[in-house]
Amino acid sequence: MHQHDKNHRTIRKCLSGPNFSAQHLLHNPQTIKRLIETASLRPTDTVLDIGAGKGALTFPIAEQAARVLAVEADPAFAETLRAKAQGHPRIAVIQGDIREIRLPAKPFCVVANIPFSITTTILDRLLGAEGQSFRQGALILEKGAARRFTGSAARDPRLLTWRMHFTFELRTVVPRTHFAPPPRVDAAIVRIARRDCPLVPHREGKRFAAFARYVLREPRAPAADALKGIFTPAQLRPTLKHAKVERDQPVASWSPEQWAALFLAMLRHAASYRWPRR
Ligand SMILES: C[S@@+](CC[C@H](N)C(=O)[O-])C[C@H]1O[C@@H](n2cnc3c(N)ncnc32)[C@H](O)[C@@H]1O
Repeated sequence: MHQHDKNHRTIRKCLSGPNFSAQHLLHNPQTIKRLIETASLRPTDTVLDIGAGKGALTFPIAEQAARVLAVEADPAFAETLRAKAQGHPRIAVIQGDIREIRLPAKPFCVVANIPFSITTTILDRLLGAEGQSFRQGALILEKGAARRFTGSAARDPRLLTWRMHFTFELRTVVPRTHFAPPPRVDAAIVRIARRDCPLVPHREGKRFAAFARYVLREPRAPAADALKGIFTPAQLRPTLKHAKVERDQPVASWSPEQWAALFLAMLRHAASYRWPRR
């Protein structure tokens, strides 16, 4: 390999490697208790502790679950945690990057105070096409991100696609002083749970994402305008009525159930050449 290519690869690896500047360790016992309670663990559960640090969550989780997989990228923290976990048969410490390690194939839960800088990447792994085994969990997110993920307005097609399969609930705000060192902003506990019945079938995930991207081009557009490229005028009136969406209701205000009803109506009634493709 040319020297130039080698250097380039090394630089790229450094830029995309784990970021240890955000090691905000939880030290408030009430918040730790609240986070774990929010996950409603069962004694048979396997739990992923993402970014386990020195184990502030790992050990209390192990008291309530069958198995804890503590993933930590920082070799020094992982070493400390491995030493502390000796003699705890329910805890497995995995030193590695959560973006790269293989997720459990069997159903699992998550309880984690994640590195905020890779929130979307982590959620995409848990909730996206690959995340068939994630059941439910409680995560600490940056407060702004928590509001975005749990708010009623949906402007992000990816988040909307996740909402077809999962519910998101902001449970409580966590003051920044509950971490050491404190982050710049407050955080929040968010509960995420897989819906018993997904609003759209899994196999339609890509098609739904294309529909959401197309319709969300103009989040403030009235429903009738946003959908006129997909449904004929004769189809549109009964479709909106069935989905309980007003003609002038802005796209960004539709509920997950309304999105699902409109998408399923598209599959059933609209000519397939009019379905958004990408
Ligand atoms: C906010 S701290 C939480 C630590 C611990 N769970 C606690 O609550 O005290 C996030 C942790 O994630 C680790 N981390 C950062 N990037 C990571 C990655 N890509 N994969 C796994 N762990 C990562 C950091 O080293 C840090 O220990």
